[in-house]
Amino acid sequence: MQVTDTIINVRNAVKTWRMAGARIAFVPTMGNLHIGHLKLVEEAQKSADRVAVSIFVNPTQFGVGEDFEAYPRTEAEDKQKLDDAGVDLLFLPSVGEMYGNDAKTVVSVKNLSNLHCGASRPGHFDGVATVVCKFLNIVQPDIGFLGQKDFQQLAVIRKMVNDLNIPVEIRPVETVRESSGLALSSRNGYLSPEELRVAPKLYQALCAARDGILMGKKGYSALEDEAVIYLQEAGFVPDYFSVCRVGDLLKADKQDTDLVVLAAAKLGRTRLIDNIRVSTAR
Ligand SMILES: Nc1ncnc2c1ncn2[C@@H]1O[C@H](COP(=O)(O)OP(=O)(O)OP(=O)(O)O)[C@@H](O)[C@H]1O
Ligand SMILES: CC(C)(CO)[C@@H](O)C(=O)[O-]
Ligand code: BAL
Repeated sequence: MQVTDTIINVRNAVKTWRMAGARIAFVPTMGNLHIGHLKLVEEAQKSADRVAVSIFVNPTQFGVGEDFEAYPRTEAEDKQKLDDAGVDLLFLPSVGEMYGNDAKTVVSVKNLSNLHCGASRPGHFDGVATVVCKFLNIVQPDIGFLGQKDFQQLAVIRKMVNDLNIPVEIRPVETVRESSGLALSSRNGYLSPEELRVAPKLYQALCAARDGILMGKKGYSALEDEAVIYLQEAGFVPDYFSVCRVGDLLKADKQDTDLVVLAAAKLGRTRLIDNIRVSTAR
């Protein structure tokens, strides 16, 4: 595996692959890799001849008081995992390499970026869209792989790619879970043993909401309220729990058939997110 921290080296590697006619896939990450990330790599390898991965804890997507400094950085272990997985190129840029010292341009996907996680983390999705746009311009992959665990992020990136005519196909990858149902996430590492016992209840609340939708007995806001109470009683501080339309992530009503239930909740100092898709089409 080639490892580099410079944009020029990435461009040169990609140019060589292109000249050989290779199809190129890209997987952006913030490191502290787990099996969820490796699933993205595996899917990328199935669809491309060459796979590039980035590890970059992007400061512009963290708000004041969030965990940018504390975010787990495990470079040596991550490199080993990616090498073992047969990744071709690892890009590990510094903040200076990505942003220089005078960056003035921000990519902002309006409306979508202010809902849900964007409402609690102002500016977060501008940081995500900007850095992903930059990575796509640096690597110029044929396909980019993103996890469905970060469902709103996936929607923001897809909208950006479409609106800005970026020539890349974005492929979603299903959420990898513990046997308890807990979605794998680097931030699970912040949880205490007691919190780890409670954390799967977030997914259980999503499953209960899905079952409630499919049974069709209650309105969506009643299901949302029940989930919030269930999570509070379990020890979470819920941020949002919302039955949405997949297309624009706005609140769903009974006519909508392609739904996603989105949730975020704090457990101690850890903010967890998860979601579940539901189709009510007959
Ligand atoms: N459990 C998972 N299953 C599938 N993909 C995942 C999973 N967790 C993260 N990903 C995807 O991996 C990519 C990189 O995510 P990131 O490095 O932020 O990991 P993370 O575990 O989500 O970290 P965090 O705890 O900060 O949210 C994203 O596209 C994300 O959706
Ligand atoms: C897409 C991403 C790598 C951008 O920094 C990050 O938000 C993540 O890891 O999900
Ligand atoms: N996986 C999402 C990145 C973030 O929370 O900043």
